[in-house]
Amino acid sequence: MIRLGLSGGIGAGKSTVAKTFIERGGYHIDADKVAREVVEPGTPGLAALAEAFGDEILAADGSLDRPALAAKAFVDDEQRKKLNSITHPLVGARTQELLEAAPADAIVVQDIPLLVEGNMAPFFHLVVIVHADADVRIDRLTTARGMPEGDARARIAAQASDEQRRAVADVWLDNHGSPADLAAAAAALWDERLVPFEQNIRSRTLVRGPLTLVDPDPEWAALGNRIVNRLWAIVGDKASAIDHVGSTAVPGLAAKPTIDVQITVADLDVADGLADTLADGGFPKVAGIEGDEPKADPSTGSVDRGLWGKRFHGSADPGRPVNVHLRAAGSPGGRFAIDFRDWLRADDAARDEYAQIKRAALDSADGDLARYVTAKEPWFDDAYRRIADWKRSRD
Ligand SMILES: CC(C)(COP(=O)(O)OP(=O)(O)OC[C@H]1O[C@@H](n2cnc3c(N)ncnc32)[C@H](O)[C@@H]1O)[C@@H](O)C(=O)NCCC(=O)NCCS
Ligand SMILES: Nc1ncnc2c1ncn2[C@@H]1O[C@H](COP(=O)(O)OP(=O)(O)OP(=O)(O)O)[C@@H](O)[C@H]1O
Repeated sequence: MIRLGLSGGIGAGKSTVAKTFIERGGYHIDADKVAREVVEPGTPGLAALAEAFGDEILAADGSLDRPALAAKAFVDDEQRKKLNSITHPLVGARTQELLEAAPADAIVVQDIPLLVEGNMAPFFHLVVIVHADADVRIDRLTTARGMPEGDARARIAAQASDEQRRAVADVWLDNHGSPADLAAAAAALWDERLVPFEQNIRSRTLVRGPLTLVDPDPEWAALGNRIVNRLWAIVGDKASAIDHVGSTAVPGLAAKPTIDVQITVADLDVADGLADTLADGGFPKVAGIEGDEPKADPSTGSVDRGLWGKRFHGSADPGRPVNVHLRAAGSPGGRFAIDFRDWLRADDAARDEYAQIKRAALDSADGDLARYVTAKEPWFDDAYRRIADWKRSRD
C-alpha cells in the first residue's frame, strides 16, 4: 500500500487530478467529503458546531447551513481555529477508519485541502501538489463554480502560501493549461511512478540511481529535508538524529543524483527492528552490505557488530533514489559521515578536490559502482587525517 497526499489551494484542480487517479483504480479518501459526513444531521459534530457558533448555522431542516457557517468561520483566525478544532479531530478519526478498510495493495489517494496547514506532508509516501496562480483560481471559482469573489479570496487568505506548498511537494502539477493537460500529467504520474512504487514496496524492490555525476542542484537541500522529515515520521523516537549527508548535502558539489540520509540509532539491533517499518514506508533494506551481518567470534561466540557496521536501505520510489544509512550513535562511521560533510561544506578547496577525484574514479570505473567506490578509497585514507586536523583547528 502507498498513501498519496494530494493537495493544493482552493480551486487549484485537485478534483480533476483525483478523478484521473480514481479512474485508474485509486482508493480515494476525500477530506472535504469526510468533513461533510462528520457534521451530518444528528451527529455530535453538528451539535458541537451549533454550540460553538449558534443555532443560526442550522438550516430549517436541522442540517448545517454551510454558507452561514462559512460566513462566520472565515472572518478571522480565531473563528477558523474554533471551526478546525471541532471538525479536524472528527475528520482524522473517520479517515483512520477508512484507511484501515483499504486493501493491502491499494494506492490510497488522500485528497486533503489543508495538508500543508496541518503539517501532514511527512506522513505520506508522496505528496502531490496541484498548482494554479491565485488569480487564475479566483477566475475559475467565480465563473465555473459561481463562488462570490470575496469568498474565494477569504479562503485563499486562510490557506497556506504557494511557497509553503512548494516546500513539501514531491510532485508539482501545474494547472495553467487545459484540464486535459492536467489529466494527462496525472495519468503519466500514476502509470510511471505510483504503480511501480506501490509494487516495489510490496515486493521489497529497490530502485538504484544512475552511476553518473551531475552538476549540483540547488533543490537537493529541500529534497534532503523532505526525506529527513519523512524518515522521522516513519521511525519516530527510535532515532536520535536524522541527517542529510553525502555529496548532495554539500552545496556546489557535483554528485550522483541519489540523496544520502543517515539515521542515528542507539545500536544496530534497533536498526534491525526498523527494517520492516522502513520498507513499508518506502525504504526497503539492501542486503549483503559490509558490516551488515553480525560477525560471531568462533572462539568466544561473542558477536562483534563491527565499529563501522551499518544497515543500509534504499528507495522503492522510481522517481527518487535514496541511500539510507543506519548507524549506531557514537560509531566512527556515523561520526565520519557528519564530519566529512561539514569539512566539505567549510573548505571549498577540499570540495573541488573531491569533485575531481570523483570524476577520475567515474572515468576509470566503466559503469561499475564497486570499482567507482574502490577508486576513490586512497584519497579517503588521507582525508581521515585531514578531517581530524580540521576538527582540531576548529576546537
Ligand atoms: C465552513 C464550511 C461549512 C463551508 O462549506 P462549503 O460547502 O462552502 O465548502 P467545502 O467544505 O466544500 O470546502 C471547499 C474548500 O474550502 C476550503 N476550506 C474548507 N474549510 C477550510 C478551513 N477550515 N480553512 C481553510 N480552508 C478551508 C478548502 O479549500 C475546501 O476544499 C466547510 O468548509 C467546513 O466545514 N470546513 C471545516 C472542515 C475543514 O477544515 N474542511 C477542509 C478539509 S479537512
Ligand atoms: N485547467 C483548467 N482550465 C479551466 N478550468 C479548470 C481547470 N482546472 C480546473 N478548472 C475548473 O476550476 C474549478 C476548480 O477546479 P477543481 O474543482 O478541480 O479544484 P479543487 O482543487 O478540487 O477545488 P477545491 O479546493 O474547492 O476542492 C472547477 O470548476 C474546474 O472545473
